[in-house]
Amino acid sequence: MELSFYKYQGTGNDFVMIDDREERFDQNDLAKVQKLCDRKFGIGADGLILIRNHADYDFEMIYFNADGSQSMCGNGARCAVAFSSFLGIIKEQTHFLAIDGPHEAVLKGDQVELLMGNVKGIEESMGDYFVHTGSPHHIRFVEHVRDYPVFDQGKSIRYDPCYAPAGTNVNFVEGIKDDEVFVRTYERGVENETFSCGTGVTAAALVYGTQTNQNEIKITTLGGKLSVRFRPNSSGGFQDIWLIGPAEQVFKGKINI
Ligand SMILES: N[C@H](CCC[C@H](N)C(=O)O)C(=O)O
Repeated sequence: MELSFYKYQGTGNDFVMIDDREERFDQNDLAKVQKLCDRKFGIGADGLILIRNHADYDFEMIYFNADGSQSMCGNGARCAVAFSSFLGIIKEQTHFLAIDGPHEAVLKGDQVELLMGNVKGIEESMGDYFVHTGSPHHIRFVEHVRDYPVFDQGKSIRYDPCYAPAGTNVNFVEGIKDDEVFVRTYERGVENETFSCGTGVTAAALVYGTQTNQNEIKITTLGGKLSVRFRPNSSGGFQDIWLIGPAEQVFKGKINI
């Protein structure tokens, strides 16, 4: 079967995007998802996103990590907004559905501003921090993060028994200024470091901003720059959390699969 697809990237986190409003893609065929995301035998991507119609929202995004597992993907959601605008499904504003619930987003040129779900709070974990921002994130502060052994240390924490069986994503964060950090991420479901992780930089920004008393954090990742602004709530959690950054269509293609 010939499949048309588009390739998008959001700060180096890259995705196969499929307009599946006719619901022809079998979302239970995880081997197909894995093949399409395979960087040697398929298109190659950190994840795959289906755009589908939904009675109550402008669209629904169904996200798969490269291994076929599902979770909320912040960079993928930003790319889904840009793709839906390209398809003519939306204009600049949207209200769409993802696995963790409804989201609003605003498209401003090549930047997408995404409203994340509320966050219950920050937990202590293994001497570090844990925050769930639609997907689970372990946050460790380190020095010289550019030289840090992200793959080995990230994999070890991701598979630590304390996170079994679901596991977690792992973010290594270096403070640059009170309102600026550098973040590198080992991603569950990709089982490797990715060039950026939207839900991950959101988690890092919430922890760091709480420590430095800032509610707007600039984030540099290997793949580019993002920013996160948020409001603490009265019960130790966070709301009005906006993840802002670029989303780009890189190419389109057809593949027989
Ligand atoms: N790997 C993550 C999902 C994708 C997160 C990341 N790509 C993002 O931009 O949020 C997980 O399994 O929880």
